[in-house]
Amino acid sequence: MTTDKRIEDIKKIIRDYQDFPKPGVLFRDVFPVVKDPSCFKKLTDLLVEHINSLPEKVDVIVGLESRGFIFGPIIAQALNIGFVPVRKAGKLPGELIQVEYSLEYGKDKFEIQKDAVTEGQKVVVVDDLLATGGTMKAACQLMDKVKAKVLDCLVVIELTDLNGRQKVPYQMSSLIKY
Ligand SMILES: O=P(O)(O)OC[C@H]1O[C@H](OP(=O)(O)OP(=O)(O)O)[C@H](O)[C@@H]1O
Ligand SMILES: Nc1ncnc2[nH]cnc12
Repeated sequence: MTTDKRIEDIKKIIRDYQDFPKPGVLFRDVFPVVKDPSCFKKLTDLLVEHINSLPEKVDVIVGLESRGFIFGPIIAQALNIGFVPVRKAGKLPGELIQVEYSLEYGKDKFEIQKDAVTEGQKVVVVDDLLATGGTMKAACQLMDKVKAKVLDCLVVIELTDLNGRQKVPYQMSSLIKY
C-alpha cells in the first residue's frame, strides 16, 4: 500500500499503552480512529480502495472477532458484498469448524459456521491488527478447511518488529506499520 496523507492523519490518533494487557506488550489502540468520523471515513475508504485494487473480485469479507467486526461489515457494505464472522469458541450456533491458535498475549480458539463460506469463494480476511500473526494464520486455516480462496489478509496495523512472528500463508496487506 502506498503512502497517503490520510494514513498520516490516522496514525496520529492511534493511542499507545505500555504494558497492556500484560507486562512487555505495547498496546496499539485503534478505537480513537473509530471515534473520529472523519478519520474513520478515511480509514474505511483506504481499505475499500485497497480491496478494489486487487486483481480479482472479492465475494465475501471475513472479519475476525472482535475488532475485525468494526471494519469488516462497513467495508463489505461499501463493496456491496457479504460479511462473515469468525468468532471465538462457543459463540456461534450450528455446525462449526474450529482451530486453536496463539496470539501476542495468550491462546484462543476460533470458529466459523460450516456453510458460511462455500468452496471456491474468494475472500479477504479483515482484522484491526497483526502482531505475531497467530490470529490471522488461524483464520487462514479455517479458510483452507472451507476451501475458500484467500485473496488477501488485510489489517489496519501491522507490528513488524515482534519476536515469534508466525507466517501468514496468503498475501498480507497493512495500512500502518510499526
Ligand atoms: O497477531 P496476533 O498476535 O495473533 O494478535 C492480533 C490479534 O489480537 C487482537 O485480538 P484479541 O484476541 O485481543 O481480541 P479482541 O479483538 O476481541 O480484542 C487483535 O484484534 C488481533 O485479532
Ligand atoms: N500490541 C497489540 N496492540 C493491540 N492489539 C493487539 N493484539 C495483539 N497484540 C496487540
